[in-house]
Amino acid sequence: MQDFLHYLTLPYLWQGAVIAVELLVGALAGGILIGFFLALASTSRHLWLRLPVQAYIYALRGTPVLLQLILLYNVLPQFGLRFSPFASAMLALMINETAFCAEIIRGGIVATDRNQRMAAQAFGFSRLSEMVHVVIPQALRAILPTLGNEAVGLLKSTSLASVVGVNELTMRGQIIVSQNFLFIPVLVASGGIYMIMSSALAGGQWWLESRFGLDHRARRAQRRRDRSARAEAASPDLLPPARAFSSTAAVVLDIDGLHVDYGRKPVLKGLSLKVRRGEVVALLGRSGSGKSTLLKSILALTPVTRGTILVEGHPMGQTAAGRPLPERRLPANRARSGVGIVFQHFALFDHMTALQNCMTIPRIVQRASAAVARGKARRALATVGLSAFEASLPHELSGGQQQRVGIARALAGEPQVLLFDEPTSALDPELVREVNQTIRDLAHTGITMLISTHDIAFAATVADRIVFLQDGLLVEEGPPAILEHPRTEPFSAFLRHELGRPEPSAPASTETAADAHAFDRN
Ligand SMILES: Nc1ncnc2c1ncn2[C@@H]1O[C@H](COP(=O)(O)OP(=O)(O)OP(=O)(O)O)[C@@H](O)[C@H]1O
Repeated sequence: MQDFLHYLTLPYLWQGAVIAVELLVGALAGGILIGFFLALASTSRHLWLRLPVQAYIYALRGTPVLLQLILLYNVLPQFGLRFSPFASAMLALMINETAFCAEIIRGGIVATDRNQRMAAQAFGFSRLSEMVHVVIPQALRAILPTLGNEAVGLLKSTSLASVVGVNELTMRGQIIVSQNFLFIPVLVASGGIYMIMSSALAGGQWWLESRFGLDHRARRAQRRRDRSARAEAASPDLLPPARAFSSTAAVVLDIDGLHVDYGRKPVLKGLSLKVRRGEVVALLGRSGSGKSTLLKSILALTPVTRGTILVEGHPMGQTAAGRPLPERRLPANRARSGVGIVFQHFALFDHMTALQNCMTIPRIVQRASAAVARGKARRALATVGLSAFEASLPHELSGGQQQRVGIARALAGEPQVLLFDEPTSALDPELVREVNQTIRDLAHTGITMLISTHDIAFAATVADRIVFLQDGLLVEEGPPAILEHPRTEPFSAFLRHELGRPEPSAPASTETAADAHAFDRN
């Protein structure tokens, strides 16, 4: 025991441990940094970039690090590159790490929520902003446990550096043993030092995991909530004061001859639609009729095959000459459009509080100061009646509240046109009412809205105009009265289907009129 304690505290061994730590830190830092870019390249859409990177990762993961180390140490001098044993070992370990870190980081990026990424793109986040504010914070949560494991594995691999003569911990242990033959106390003491170092790594991993975990964020949010209880309540003065729609108002959204194909499948087939300032249009149609595709096209989230979309004369996803915009110019195009969107599955950024979610568009896209963005976000939250929840994380809110935060987030960007993609279809029936009421309240303020919905009773009470899509075409449109008197058989059949009514024995219009009177106008 005394021998063991003697060697456990021996400065000679601890100096070797410091060398191991230096190798670890250098190799891991380089591995993470280069691995990050390799991970981005390995998920690229460009084959010429993806393939060589994947081949590099495949080769490094498939060969022992010891072999790579010996190869590098002996091959580089033949090209005139002479490194010290320490630098060679660090380089070899780092090159090996780049492959493993790239795969770990790629796994984290792939695991990020697609809806949140789509929301960021829809709002006009640049690729960099999307990475920094949405992808990396989420990916970190997935990456950290595996990266912690990788760091411990790498610490042990530093002992391989002894084969090229680096005088690190394992080698120093062997040197002592070769002199005094006290195998057990020396090697157990070396093992103890490795364990102390890996325990420190595990502690660091635990700290980082809790730092970036949602529980920690929730606790921080709780503290902020306590402070914000004293903050002055914002007044909901973000919206136009009164209902402003008139049938002669200027056209804000002008869609002309829109064709959208997914591969070879045509989804929108020459759809035209004009929406006037202050108008509320409800989009109805069976599942698969193209409602969501239409809304995504308006935000240039889906490539348009033919046709044009103008928002206040601003072409979406196209140059002024009508050519598709290159992808790198789409974020600015979306940011300029003044179109806001509310998604079916909320797509709130789950690591941000309600207030932070609402600040994203003013702060990140419109580049307002933090104070201005906070003011807009607070007023938007007040508009949807959620001021008291500004410090709550999405997972601490009910589905209905989450969707109202989604609405507030869109409002904080002060949109010209607000799109709703089936805003209540992911909600339990008892939560639908509160969200519908919020949208109805907004409809009365004069904001221009295009709402895709399956809720006919809601459409009847919220919309100035009903638009019915079928199979990618606009089949029928008109005031809400057409819900009672559909003119076309497809619309009539759709209404019967949605209202769960039997096939008519009398003419279609008579039957549907009776149904319409029976709407539960919730
Ligand atoms: N990314 C995609 N790739 C291929 N096909 C797609 C894609 N997105 C949608 N589609 C197809 O396009 C058609 C229209 O889909 P869309 O989501 O626009 O319909 P929808 O009317 O919004 O339906 P729902 O009411 O169920 O949301 C469907 O046939 C769907 O399968």
